[in-house]
Amino acid sequence: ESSVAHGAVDLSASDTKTVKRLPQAIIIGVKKGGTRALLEYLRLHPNISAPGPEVHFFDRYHDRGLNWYRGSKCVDEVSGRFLAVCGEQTAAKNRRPKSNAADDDGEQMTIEKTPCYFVKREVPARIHRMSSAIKLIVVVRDPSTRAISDYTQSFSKGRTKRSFDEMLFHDGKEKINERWSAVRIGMYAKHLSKWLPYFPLEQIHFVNGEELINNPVNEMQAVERFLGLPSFISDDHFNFNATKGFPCVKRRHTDTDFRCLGATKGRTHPSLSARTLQLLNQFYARHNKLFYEMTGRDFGWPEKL
Ligand SMILES: Nc1ncnc2c1ncn2[C@@H]1O[C@H](COP(=O)(O)OS(=O)(=O)O)[C@@H](OP(=O)(O)O)[C@H]1O
Repeated sequence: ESSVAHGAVDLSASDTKTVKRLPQAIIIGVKKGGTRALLEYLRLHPNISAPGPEVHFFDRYHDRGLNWYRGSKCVDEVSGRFLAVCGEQTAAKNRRPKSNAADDDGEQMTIEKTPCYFVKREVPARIHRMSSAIKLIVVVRDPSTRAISDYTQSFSKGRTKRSFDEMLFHDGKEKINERWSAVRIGMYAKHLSKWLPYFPLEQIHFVNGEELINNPVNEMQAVERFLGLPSFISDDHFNFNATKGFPCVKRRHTDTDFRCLGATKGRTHPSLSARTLQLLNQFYARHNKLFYEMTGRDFGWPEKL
């Protein structure tokens, strides 16, 4: 309670019988960065409780109020129907054994992920109004790859029939369409600048999306430290599946199989011309540089494929 800033909502307001709480951390982005993988990896942790579906409280359902958010139902991404309760502490406790961490007796942390929050102007102020002490997590990934991933999703959902190049360039010329959302979302510095008036950088943790694929344990240990969780996630939880091309996870050590994310994660990307990739990388170079300066971290994009 003492950490709740003046004017903010008390995140631990629920009494011991009430199991639903507002989140203490939110994965706010970025779309196609690897947010599902991060959430599923975090759910391995016995101290984490998180709704599976995206909640969209701070963009779509804000007018329903915090009680809806606290106790609320989650919304199915596809049908828009309400699903199971969000943030139920006991669910995670019952599902898994507690960790052996001595100094943290199974304190549950509720988190949610809604990747579009990062790029929505109205969201930082709204989250800040709920809690100025909340921890924010952003999975970032080479914005060129992210754009291709975003396009691949739109194409596979039938939202566009046009090619990547047709979407990317204006009038068949080599001028990049900055207003195309697949391009705009990757201008990380621009979006981050909307959050910094509300939250200090120390409260925002950036997960390296490439490393989350190549070295998930390292990335997850950094997330555990950021969230103040006892160390739990280890090599034993992961297995790189060569067919899928991504890490798959073992939920309990008694499980015999490693489970991979579904078919909508890890789609085959279209192959683009070297020229298109070069122009895309050139376009992002200054945005990336600015982002590295703002965060004090060089993510090394464009990623070496
Ligand atoms: N373990 C594992 N399995 C499958 N996919 C993985 C994994 N880890 C990271 N990724 C990458 O996550 C990309 C999808 O990102 P998001 O989950 O953030 O997408 S979404 O915004 O929620 O739609 C997804 O993008 P695509 O490859 O374009 O499908 C993956 O590259």
